[in-house]
Amino acid sequence: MQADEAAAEAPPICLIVLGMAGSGKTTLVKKLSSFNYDKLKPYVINLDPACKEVPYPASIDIRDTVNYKEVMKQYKLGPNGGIVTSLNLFCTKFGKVIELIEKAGKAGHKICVLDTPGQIEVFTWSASGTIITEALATAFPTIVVYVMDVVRSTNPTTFMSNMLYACSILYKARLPFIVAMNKIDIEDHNFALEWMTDFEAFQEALEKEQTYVGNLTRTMSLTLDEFYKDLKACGVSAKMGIGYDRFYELVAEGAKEYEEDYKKEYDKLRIQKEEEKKKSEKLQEIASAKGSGVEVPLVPFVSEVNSGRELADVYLKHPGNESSEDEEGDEERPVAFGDDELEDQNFNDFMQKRKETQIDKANKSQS
Ligand SMILES: Nc1nc2c(ncn2[C@@H]2O[C@H](COP(=O)(O)OP(=O)(O)OP(=O)(O)O)[C@@H](O)[C@H]2O)c(=O)[nH]1
Repeated sequence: MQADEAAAEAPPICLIVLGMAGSGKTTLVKKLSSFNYDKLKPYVINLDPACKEVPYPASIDIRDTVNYKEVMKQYKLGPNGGIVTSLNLFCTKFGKVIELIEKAGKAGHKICVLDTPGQIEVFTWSASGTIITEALATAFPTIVVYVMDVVRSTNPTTFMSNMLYACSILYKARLPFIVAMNKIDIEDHNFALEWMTDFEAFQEALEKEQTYVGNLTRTMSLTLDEFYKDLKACGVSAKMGIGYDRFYELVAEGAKEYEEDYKKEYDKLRIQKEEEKKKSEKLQEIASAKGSGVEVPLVPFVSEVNSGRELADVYLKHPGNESSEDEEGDEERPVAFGDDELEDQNFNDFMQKRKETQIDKANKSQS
C-alpha cells in the first residue's frame, strides 16, 4: 500500500472541545469547521442540546435526535437536568455516531470536531460524557481541547482555578490535552505561558494577593507545576482566526502521543468491552433459546392424596426414619404386631408341637 493511500485511510483525529461557559467553544468550533477545509475536511458534531442555533455546518446535531425542551417537560426537569438527560438519551445511540465517523474517515475527513454543552460539568462529570469520551478514544485518536478565556485569566487566582479544572479533566479523561488560550486578539497569552513554565514568575504575580485564597493558590501552584509538563498550550483567537497553525501542530503532536502512550490502554478497554458484549449476547441467546424438545407443562403441587384425604391429613415421614443403606424391598419382612393370620399360624404350630411332645412322653412311660 502506498503511503498516500495509508494516509487517506487513517481514522480521523477527534477533538473534544470543552471549556467554561462563554470561553469561546462554539466560536472555535465554527472556525475549525472551515479552517484548511480542502486538506482537513472537518467533520463537525454538536453535542449541546440546549443551544438555540449552531453557527457551523454540523454533520451530526444532537438536537435532531433529542428535543431538550420536551425532555424537560416529560421528566419534569430544570435546564441542567434537561441537558444531562438529553445527553444520556443521545449516548445510548453513540455506537451509530462512531459508525458515521468511521464512514466519514473513509470519505476523506481527517478531523472530527465535537462541540460540547455550555456548562462544562454536564460533560466532564456525567456518565454520558465518560461513555462518549471512551467510545471515541477506543475507536479513534482522540484529543481533549480545553478552551480557556485568557482575558478572564489575567488574575493569578482565576488562572489557577482554570488550571485546576483543566487538571481534573486531564486526569479523568487520560487523553492528550491541549489548552487553547482564547481571545488573544484582546489579551496576549504570553503571561499565562510564562506562569506555566516559570514558577517564580507566577509567585511574583501572587505577591500582590494578600488574601487567604492567595496563600491557597501559592500552595497549589507547587503541586500543579508537575501537571503542566503534560499540557500543550497555545494562544488562539477563535473569532479572528489567529494561532491555528500552531494549534494544528499541537494536534499532530497529540495524535502521535495518543498512538504512543494512550492507545494501548484504550485497546485493552476495547477488548474488555467486546468480551463483555459477547458474554451478554451469549447469555441473552441462552435465555431466549426454546430448545428442540416439546415443552413439558409443570405439574401443580399435590393438594390431595389418592385416598381422598386432604393433604393436611398425610403424615410426612421424617427423613431420619428412613434407613439410608437399605434398598427398598431388600429387608426381611418382620412379624408385624397385630398381623392376626400369622399370629394364629404361629400359635397352632406351637400347640401342635406341644401335643406331639406330650404323646411322645406318654408312650415312653408306658413302655
Ligand atoms: N474578542 C473575542 N471574542 C470572542 C472570541 N471567541 C469567542 N468570543 C466571544 O465570546 C462570547 C462567547 O463565545 P461562544 O463561542 O458562544 O462561547 P461558548 O463557550 O460556546 O459559550 P457557551 O456555549 O455559552 O458555553 C461570544 O460573544 C463570542 O463572540 C475571540 O477569540 N475573541
